[in-house]
Amino acid sequence: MARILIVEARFYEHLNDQLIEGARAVIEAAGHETEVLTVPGALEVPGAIALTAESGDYDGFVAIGVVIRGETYHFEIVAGESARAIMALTMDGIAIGNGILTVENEAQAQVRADPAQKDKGGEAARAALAMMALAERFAR
Ligand SMILES: Nc1c(NC[C@H](O)[C@H](O)[C@H](O)CO)[nH]c(=O)[nH]c1=O
Ligand SMILES: CC(=O)[C@@H](O)COP(=O)(O)O
Repeated sequence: MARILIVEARFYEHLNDQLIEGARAVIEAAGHETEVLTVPGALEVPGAIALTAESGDYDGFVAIGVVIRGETYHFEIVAGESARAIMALTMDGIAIGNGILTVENEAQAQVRADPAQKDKGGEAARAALAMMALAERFAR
C-alpha cells in the first residue's frame, strides 16, 4: 500500500473539496492511503511538496488548487510559477500529479472540479499513480 500526500492550496474551499473528493476516489480505488496537507495558495504548493518529500514518508503527491484570473498580471505568476516549480520537482524524480486548475472564471473551475464532470482531481491522482509506477520501475 502506497502513501500519497494531497497538497492543497485552499483558496476556494468548495472547489477544493470536490477536487480532493475526485483524487481520493481514484487513490483509494487503487488500494492506497491518502493524507491532506493544506497551504495558503498555489505558490506554496511546490515548496510544501519539496519539504515533505524530504521526509521519505510519501510515495507520491497530488497538487490540488484553483487559480482564477483577476485584474492583474498576478494570475500569470501564480498559475505559471506554481506549474513550473511542480514540473521542476517531477524532473527531480518526485511523483506528482498536478490538479491545480488555472481558469478564467469560477464557472470553468466548477466544471473541472466536479468529479461527475471533468474530474481534474481524479485526473491528477491518476497521473501521480502513473509516475509512481515509473519511479518504482526506473528509479536509480
Ligand atoms: N489568486 C490566487 C492565489 N494567490 C495567492 C498565492 O498563491 C500565494 O498564496 C500568495 O501570493 C502568498 O505567497 N492562490 C491560489 O491558489 N489561487 C488564486 O486564485
Ligand atoms: C490569480 C490571482 O492572483 C488573482 O486572484 C488575483 O486577483 P487580482 O489580479 O485582481 O489582484
